[in-house]
Amino acid sequence: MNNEESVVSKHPLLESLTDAMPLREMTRDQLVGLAAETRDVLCNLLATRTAHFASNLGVVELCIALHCEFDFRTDRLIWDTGHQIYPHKLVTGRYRDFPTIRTRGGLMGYPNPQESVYDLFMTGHAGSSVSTAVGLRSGDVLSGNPDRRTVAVIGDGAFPSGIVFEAMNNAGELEDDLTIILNDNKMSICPRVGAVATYLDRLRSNPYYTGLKTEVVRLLDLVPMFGDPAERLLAQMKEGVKAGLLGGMLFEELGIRYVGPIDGHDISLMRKYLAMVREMKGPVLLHVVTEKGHGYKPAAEDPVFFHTPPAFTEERGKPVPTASSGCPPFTLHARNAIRKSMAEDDRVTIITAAMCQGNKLEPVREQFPERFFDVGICESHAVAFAAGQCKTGLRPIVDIYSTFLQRSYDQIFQEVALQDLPVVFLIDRAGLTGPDGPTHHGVYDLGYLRVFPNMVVMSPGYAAEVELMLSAAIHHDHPVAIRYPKASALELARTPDPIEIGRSERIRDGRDGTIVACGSMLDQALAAAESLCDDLDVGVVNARFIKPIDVEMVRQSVETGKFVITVEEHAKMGGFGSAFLETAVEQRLDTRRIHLLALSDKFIDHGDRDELLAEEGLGAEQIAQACRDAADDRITMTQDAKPIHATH
Ligand SMILES: Cc1ncc(C[n+]2csc(CCOP(=O)(O)OP(=O)(O)O)c2C)c(N)n1
Ligand SMILES: CC(=O)[C@@H](O)[C@H](O)COP(=O)(O)O
Ligand SMILES: [Mg+2]
Repeated sequence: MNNEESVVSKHPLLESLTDAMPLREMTRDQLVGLAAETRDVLCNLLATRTAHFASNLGVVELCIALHCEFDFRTDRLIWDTGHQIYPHKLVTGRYRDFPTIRTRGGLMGYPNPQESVYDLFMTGHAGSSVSTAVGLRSGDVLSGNPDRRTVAVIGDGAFPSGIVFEAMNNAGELEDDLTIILNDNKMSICPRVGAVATYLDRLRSNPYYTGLKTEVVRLLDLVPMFGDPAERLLAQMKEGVKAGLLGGMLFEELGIRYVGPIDGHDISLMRKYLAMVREMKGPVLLHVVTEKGHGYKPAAEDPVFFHTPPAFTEERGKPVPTASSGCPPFTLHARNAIRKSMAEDDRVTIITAAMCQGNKLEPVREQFPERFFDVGICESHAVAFAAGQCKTGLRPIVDIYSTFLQRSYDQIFQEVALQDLPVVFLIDRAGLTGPDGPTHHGVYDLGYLRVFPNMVVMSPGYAAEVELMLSAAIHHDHPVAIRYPKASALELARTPDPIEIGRSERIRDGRDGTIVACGSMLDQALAAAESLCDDLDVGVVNARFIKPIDVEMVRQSVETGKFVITVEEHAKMGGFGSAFLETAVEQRLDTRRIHLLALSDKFIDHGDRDELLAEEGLGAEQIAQACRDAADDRITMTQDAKPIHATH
């Protein structure tokens, strides 16, 4: 028996599912068995690769109960963010493909409409579920499909995002039927923060959850699931009264009925509540309490680590991460640089939008609690908040992933760039983020930042530059962005040139041509130049600045040697190569010598970062080949220019 067969035979219920319909016919014991199989699959997956774990363990029962009470082939289900989609994938007929999840060509780690009718939107960013659900409901009503139910499941971490309140504001007015399930596990990636979190804590401690629960269960037991609608309505009204008296006033005042909190690990209980809210008129919020990491003790005890743990195996009941190799990542160097800046200058503050763990900021939070601000999953607010701090003379650093910074575009424009305020943006995960895929690749930031007047945009090519760049940014009286990818930082045996705004660094001379590397691509550029040694003598420039670009470097690179190749881990449109070309045109240089290597104009799938880079022509080998081709082009061009051309 091969491995795959042995895994399959361990999960007979999951294996039997081609869609979620059979769940409706399963007994209580079978559903509990299905939950156990699902958890087993999740645990096995983590032995092979890093993946979202604790969030998925926490929603197993909720997912099963939902598929029992709705038919999401036609009803609408949106999992907010989408990182907790694994049980949903498993029960909707994707069990056999599940071992491929987050690998190139395999299942996505997020909802993907191309995989299944059960997935409606490809998502990975938090907070939009309620808005899309309100829109779906509105559309279904208008297009004559009022029988299709709509459900949004949103976590307590995502819930305080501004857009959720915009959606509830709208839903309360529209009064369309809609079920919002608030999955409250007391956690974002880190422990949740903010006043809404405190409010949810108060709701959890109300007697409806702690004391009266059994009475409510008894009441619900009396409600026939398919019985007399009048009787059901009466019970619903009682529910409404309870909710109004005992909690959820925030929602009730907005016109959204509040029900709960209820135990999110009790499938039967949830089915009853779901059956009830399904029939309620207008928007309803069902507050479900779950435990992040439920069913695997280490994950329940340390949900922060187990949000996206590295691959691990279990030894004597304890998870042991499989060893990782390579140099420390850019993120770590950035964190150390932040710490240093904060120690040296007490005007410096650090702002994160719920990514303390991903940005490795925990030691900063501990060392400087008064200057550390986790504002929750509220990126627009984070940037406007930084602008406010700036006006008072502080020097805030907004430490944020490239893809999530997109949420703050207007605040970068109006509150920061237009006011010319010295906010520093540390843009992490700027590049291909690997297995997270298209929702998380950070490949547009150069395009959306370099267009703003006043903005300086730079990118370190190697580890030692990170601290120097941050220091230069903090001492610059205008907005500055520093971008770096989710990757090991190259360690070069050289003392970096001092950082001068708008000045690049030549790392290697070469007569035949030049590779101008933007940020992280320096690694691949140097490897390419090295590999070409026998054929071509290629120089390498570390561009450092995307804006202002080093004009003299552009001129020199184009005028010496046969070709210039720019390389960047960013979309070609609007990126570094475009900036280089714009400058070359302005300088009236021979642009035929310039070749741009960058990401193509498509959404790039999930997969291993190196694998994706190579596919996009950005691996060392592909860059070397591009140099050879460019050198040949030059020869062809010269021949074409000769009279022989005229004979054709
Ligand atoms: C706009 C945006 N910002 C940040 C993130 C990163 N992120 C992904 S999941 C998550 C925590 C979400 O917490 P919650 O919604 O409560 O889900 P849980 O993991 O607790 O189930 C964060 C901060 C994101 N996906 N999207
Ligand atoms: C769902 C989500 O947005 C985060 O969990 C993200 O996947 C984290 O990415 P890193 O693993 O790169 O921190
Ligand atoms: Mg949560």
